[in-house]
Amino acid sequence: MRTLPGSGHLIAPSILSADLARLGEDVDKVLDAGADIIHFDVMDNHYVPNLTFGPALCRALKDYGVCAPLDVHLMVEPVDALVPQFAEAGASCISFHPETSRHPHRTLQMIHDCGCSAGLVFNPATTLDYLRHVMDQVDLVLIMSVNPGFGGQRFLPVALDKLRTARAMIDESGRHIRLEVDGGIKADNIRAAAMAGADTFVAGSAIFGAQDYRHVIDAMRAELLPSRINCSGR
Ligand SMILES: O=C(CO)[C@@H](O)[C@H](O)COP(=O)(O)O
Repeated sequence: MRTLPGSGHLIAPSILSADLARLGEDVDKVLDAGADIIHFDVMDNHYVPNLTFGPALCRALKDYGVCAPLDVHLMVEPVDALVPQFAEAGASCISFHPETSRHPHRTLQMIHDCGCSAGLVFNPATTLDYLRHVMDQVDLVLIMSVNPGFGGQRFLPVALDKLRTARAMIDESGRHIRLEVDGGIKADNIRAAAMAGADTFVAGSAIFGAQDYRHVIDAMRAELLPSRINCSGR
């Protein structure tokens, strides 16, 4: 099965804010600057009010030579038909919002059957109750710290409580499940997200909007040093 790196903090630049006219080069550049995985936002102008990328672009990045894991975040409804297409196109992890599937358990199973890791995504107003019923099927939990649809929005502090709750649920399950946060993440709030339990950090505008990607990623990693994070229970 294709997986995300197993341990440590992961920085996941979102290509939503990349230079789309030179995407392959920009992805190489951000990986050279120290990014761990690439976050790939798929929007359908139906579930969210924006339209982005399909499986062909995912395949194009792989064909271009991108070896880093592709972390595909589906913001589409209905979701099932796209799962095999993104798996075929080279996705490592495929995440979706539970309310976009009639049968989230079946969709998670389908993602695994396609050879990918599976993630479940929670909007600021989506209950984590879904998670209780599919904990054994999930490899990643993604907490949205903005409403999905656009890059460059402000981090919603309400996400911190949700991260703490999700972290407690994951720890209680005893399974290795990544806890990702996405939306408005910058060097000045990444530590708060980590202290609330996140271990995987999506950042679009903060990284791709900077002149020097390495400088931003290094600044984020400096905030994630164990000496800076004092989170009981982690
Ligand atoms: O999924 C989304 C938005 O829906 C995110 O992945 C954004 O692309 C993150 O961008 P920034 O908030 O970091 O600019």
